Amino acid sequence: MDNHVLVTGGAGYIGAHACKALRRAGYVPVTFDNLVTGWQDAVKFGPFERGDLLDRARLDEVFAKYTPVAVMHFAALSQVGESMSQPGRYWHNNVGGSLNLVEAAVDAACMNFVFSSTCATYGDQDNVVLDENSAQYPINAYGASKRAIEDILRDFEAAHGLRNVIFRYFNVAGADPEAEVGEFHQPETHLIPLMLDAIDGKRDALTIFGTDYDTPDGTCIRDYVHVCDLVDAHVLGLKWLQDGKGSRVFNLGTGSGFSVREVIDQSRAVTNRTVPFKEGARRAGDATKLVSGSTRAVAELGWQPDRSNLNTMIADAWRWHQTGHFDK
Ligand SMILES: NC(=O)c1ccc[n+]([C@@H]2O[C@H](COP(=O)([O-])OP(=O)(O)OC[C@H]3O[C@@H](n4cnc5c(N)ncnc54)[C@H](O)[C@@H]3O)[C@@H](O)[C@H]2O)c1
Ligand SMILES: O=c1ccn([C@@H]2O[C@H](COP(=O)(O)OP(=O)(O)O[C@H]3O[C@H](CO)[C@H](O)[C@H](O)[C@H]3O)[C@@H](O)[C@H]2O)c(=O)[nH]1
Repeated sequence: MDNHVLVTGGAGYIGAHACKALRRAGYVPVTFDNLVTGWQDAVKFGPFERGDLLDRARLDEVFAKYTPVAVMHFAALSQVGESMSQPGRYWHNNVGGSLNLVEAAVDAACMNFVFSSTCATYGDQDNVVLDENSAQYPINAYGASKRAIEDILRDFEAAHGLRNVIFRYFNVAGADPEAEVGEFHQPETHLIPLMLDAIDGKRDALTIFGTDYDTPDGTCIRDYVHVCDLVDAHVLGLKWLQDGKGSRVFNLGTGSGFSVREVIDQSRAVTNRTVPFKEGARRAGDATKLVSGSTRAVAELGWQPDRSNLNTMIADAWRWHQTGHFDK
């Protein structure tokens, strides 16, 4: 077979959706994951190779076994709050692990690399339109680790010709509409799944982290993108590289921002249930407003984020929430 794609983090939320999209597009996704936050049950669309990015010998073994045409690199620790209290873990795992991975890819002559970066690399820039040329001033260790990996990729392209597509995600939400896979983080820190848990009594009331931000209703604003649209962009990014096009950075967001209170209101409308919530203090590391100001992915990749409206994202997340879960 010549169409294997090595998917690091394929047992996690976004990686599992990417595996489904890759399979549908005719690739064979090979999940490489140590299950630190992922789930073996989520690996449904191709082979599973358990391993840690920090284990270079294990990476070499897997590259040799499959000779993948590309790497899609999702594996990371990704909790903003935790990165503020345990920065060392983030630098070791995310940066150290990614460095091992790019070295292994180059040594295996696997020269197409698609990377999960984040709008957290932009930091908290009020009143600045965030496009791919915006300055990157991360305000938390998670964002800093992702910016460092972007730098590694630029150096490896210059020195070794490892071509890359870097996607800077805004807030990923929703689930596979067929509910084969979905969001299942333990512990969960993301707004929408926590809200759905509060709605059906699986946990206490949602706490709004800060109501004194400089926004119309005082709560933080985010740009939510449907996970299925997001992974479709990755397949387009892979084809971009396979077509011989050059390395490129793409924001993945819709350009529309919603406040925490607006997400609560929409969840009430979608589920037809009360959302129990209380107002609390700000969370360390949170930016006031993160909204994409770019249409590059639409213009250049032909990306069509059709499911990325708040109503569909919450409805798909709610369907998964009521039926799905994973085990190790
Ligand atoms: N969820 C979001 O809103 C969001 C936003 C921006 C960027 N991202 C990025 O997208 C990627 C995927 O996020 P997610 O929400 O699916 O997270 P997730 O925690 O569900 O998935 C990450 C996966 O990586 C694996 N992993 C972590 N470290 C590893 C290591 N050293 N070796 C092998 N496997 C390892 C975990 O076990 C897990 O399965 C991450 O890189 C994250 O930074 C996510
Ligand atoms: O219980 C909660 C959880 C979240 N929020 C708020 O809801 C918004 C969204 O929070 P999430 O935790 O769902 O998402 P983040 O914006 O913190 O994080 C996401 O975007 C980041 C970029 O800032 C990273 O990329 C990260 O991986 C990704 O999950 C934030 O204003 C947050 O303060 C609450 O009010 N209460």
